[in-house]
Amino acid sequence: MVENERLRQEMRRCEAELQDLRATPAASPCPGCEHSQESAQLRDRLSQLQLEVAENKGMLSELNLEVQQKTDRLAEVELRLKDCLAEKAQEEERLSRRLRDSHETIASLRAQCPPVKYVIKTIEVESPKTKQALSESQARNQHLQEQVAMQRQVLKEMEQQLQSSHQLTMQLRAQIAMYESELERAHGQMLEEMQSLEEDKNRAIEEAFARAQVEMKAVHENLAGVRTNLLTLQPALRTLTNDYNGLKRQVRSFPLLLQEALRSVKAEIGQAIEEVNSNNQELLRKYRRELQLRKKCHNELVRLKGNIRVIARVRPITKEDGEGPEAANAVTFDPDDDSIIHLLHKGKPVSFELDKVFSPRASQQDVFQEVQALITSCIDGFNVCIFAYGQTGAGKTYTMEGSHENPGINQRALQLLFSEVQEKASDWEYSITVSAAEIYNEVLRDLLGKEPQEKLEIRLCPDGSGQLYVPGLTEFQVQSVDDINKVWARRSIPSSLRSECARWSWAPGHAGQSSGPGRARSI
Ligand SMILES: Nc1ncnc2c1ncn2[C@@H]1O[C@H](COP(=O)(O)OP(=O)(O)OP(=O)(O)O)[C@@H](O)[C@H]1O
Repeated sequence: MVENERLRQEMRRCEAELQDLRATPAASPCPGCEHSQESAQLRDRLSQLQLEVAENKGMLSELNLEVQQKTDRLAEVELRLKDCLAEKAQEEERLSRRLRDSHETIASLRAQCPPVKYVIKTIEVESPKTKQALSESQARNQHLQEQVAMQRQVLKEMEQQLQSSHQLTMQLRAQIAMYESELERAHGQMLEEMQSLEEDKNRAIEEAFARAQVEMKAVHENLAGVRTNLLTLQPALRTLTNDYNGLKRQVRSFPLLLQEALRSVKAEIGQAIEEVNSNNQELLRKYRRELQLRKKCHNELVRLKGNIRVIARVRPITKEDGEGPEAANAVTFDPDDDSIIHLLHKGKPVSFELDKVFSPRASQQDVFQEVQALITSCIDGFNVCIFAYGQTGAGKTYTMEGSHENPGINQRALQLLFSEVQEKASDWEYSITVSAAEIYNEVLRDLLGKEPQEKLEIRLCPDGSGQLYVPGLTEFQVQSVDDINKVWARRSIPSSLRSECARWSWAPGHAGQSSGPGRARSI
């Protein structure tokens, strides 16, 4: 019990220390730092230890309850034993009293009845008086004999009663002995149980105590580390506090500074806006002048190069052209003038002067470079049409469409168009639409429409601009070259139509170009 008390005191001390430790990390002056995390871990560990202590406490209280119950049961049994002993003492007292009474009664009876002596005398009755005395004596004798028999009977009964009392006493004694042995056994069992419970309790307390000690040691070590860290952190904290105070002062004066800065910034911004506005005005003026210049240049270009420019491209000789010098000399060029082409027509030389002549060595890029300026004109709002014309196998498809690896004018023009639009996207909004129409034998058809066989009409724009338009012509809004290619891929245009008479046209906000029927590729 003394040991238990000591362990309890030790436990209480541990708990008090745990409480102290729990209170200590809350005063951490540097939240969010590494030591705070360590403190938080320690706090967690402490709460775990507290949980364990609470569990052990629960176990201890359970054991105490059990011991209490056993003690109560023992007290009850002792009480019952005491009652039995008192009962037994009373019964013994009563029996001994009765025995004493019986002895006294017997003694008094013995004292009352002197031994009767029978004296037989032969008396001669001589007189009636004597006879009467004799009969009285006989009656008295008779009465005394009856009394003796009765007393004997009583004595016998008393003896029987005494015997039964003895037997009862023996039985009671045996019962008491049995009770006593049972009580002793219960007491022994109780003591054993109490001892084992005491041992269990002691063991649990010792284990909990040992665990708590180990944990406490670790906590102490950690706490020592934290304290050391706190000590080292204190100078840093002081510096931080100073900084914080400085910052607080700055923050207090910040609204004033901010207002001042805002005022000056507003003034600067106002000035900058004014400058930008004047710059914008200047730029707008320059732009308009530039636009005029560009138009003028275009007009000049058109004037110089002609509104309609004809360019010849001679493809390399193929098997179909035949072999030998005749095939090789069918077309010749002027090395000094790239606008002259010489042909042999029925054996006679014929010369043509065009805007430009490309030899078979000219690449797709060379050809495109020649018409590239027209794409810029198109973006600037001029209507432009490029188409290829020539006999079968002359190279129209090759020049206009080309291959995937080596694209022709169409794809290059579209790529240039979109890249130019992309460049100007910050200042301009462009809307590019694609439509395709075919004029064949004076009949106009929508190649991208749902009903390609439906006949359409060409009309003059009602705005008086002199532009032509085709009411009901299907248009697709596109954002990239891929979109245009997808439009072509999606539509069910007969390949013959697509290869013979496809026309693509675009302009910001305009659609619809036309050309005459024939073997042509146009854009
Ligand atoms: N400049 C060139 N360089 C190399 N090959 C060329 C050139 N021009 C045309 N060809 C080749 O000549 C052949 C005929 O060209 P293409 O199909 O473009 O003729 P086309 O005028 O479109 O014919 P058609 O009117 O019959 O469709 C093709 O195999 C093509 O690759």
